[in-house]
Amino acid sequence: MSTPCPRTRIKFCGLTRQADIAHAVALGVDALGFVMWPQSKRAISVDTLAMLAAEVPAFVTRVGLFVDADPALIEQCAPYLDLLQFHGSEPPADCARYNMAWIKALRMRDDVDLHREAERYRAASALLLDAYRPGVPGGTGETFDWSRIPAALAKPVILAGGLTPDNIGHAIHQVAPYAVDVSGGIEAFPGGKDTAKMAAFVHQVAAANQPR
Ligand SMILES: O=C(O)c1ccccc1NCC(=O)[C@H](O)[C@H](O)COP(=O)(O)O
Repeated sequence: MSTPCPRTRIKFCGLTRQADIAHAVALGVDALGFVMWPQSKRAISVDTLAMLAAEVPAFVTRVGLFVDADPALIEQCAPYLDLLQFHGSEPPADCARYNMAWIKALRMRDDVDLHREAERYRAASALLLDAYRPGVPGGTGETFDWSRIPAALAKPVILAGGLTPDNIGHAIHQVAPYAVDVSGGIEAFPGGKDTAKMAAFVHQVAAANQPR
């Protein structure tokens, strides 16, 4: 029996509504991201996180997104999360202090050294590579030059930044990431996911995972 092609895992990010969670779960999405950075148009409160997290069934990962957050906020959110995602300048020790699995977002500045960062954040479960826009820690809706990603990094790569149903197939064929992460590309408006775009994105990932 031939070895099955590895399946690209999918994270939908910036969830704010129960209906969007139900649709994502029905589509088989692997992880759901909740933005806890107050300046984001997709930000939710801890109370909303608690409510939304209760809607997420087993085997779907609940990811909390933080940007140089007060540890008290992370401690408040932790009971409702399975994974922490750090988008600021958090040193590894600060990421690891919560005794939870975590991933580190690396924004693709021109001078980023991915091998050095992968070594620095070697305790992370994965590295999320995202577009870089000064002053905007995430959710830019912009892609970056995927050819800048080394063929082999010391950590699983989650590709993010400007992904859409129209470009995700090309991204998977070019990068072969462990997982992909999308927010703006499946939205009708910030924080409001579009069911047709969500379904199209998942369909295009599945198509890209088919043997060629
Ligand atoms: O989504 C946000 O508004 C956001 C704000 C601050 C930090 C992180 C944020 N999102 C984190 C993500 O993982 C996004 O999915 C990722 O940046 C890709 O966003 P997009 O380019 O809109 O697909």
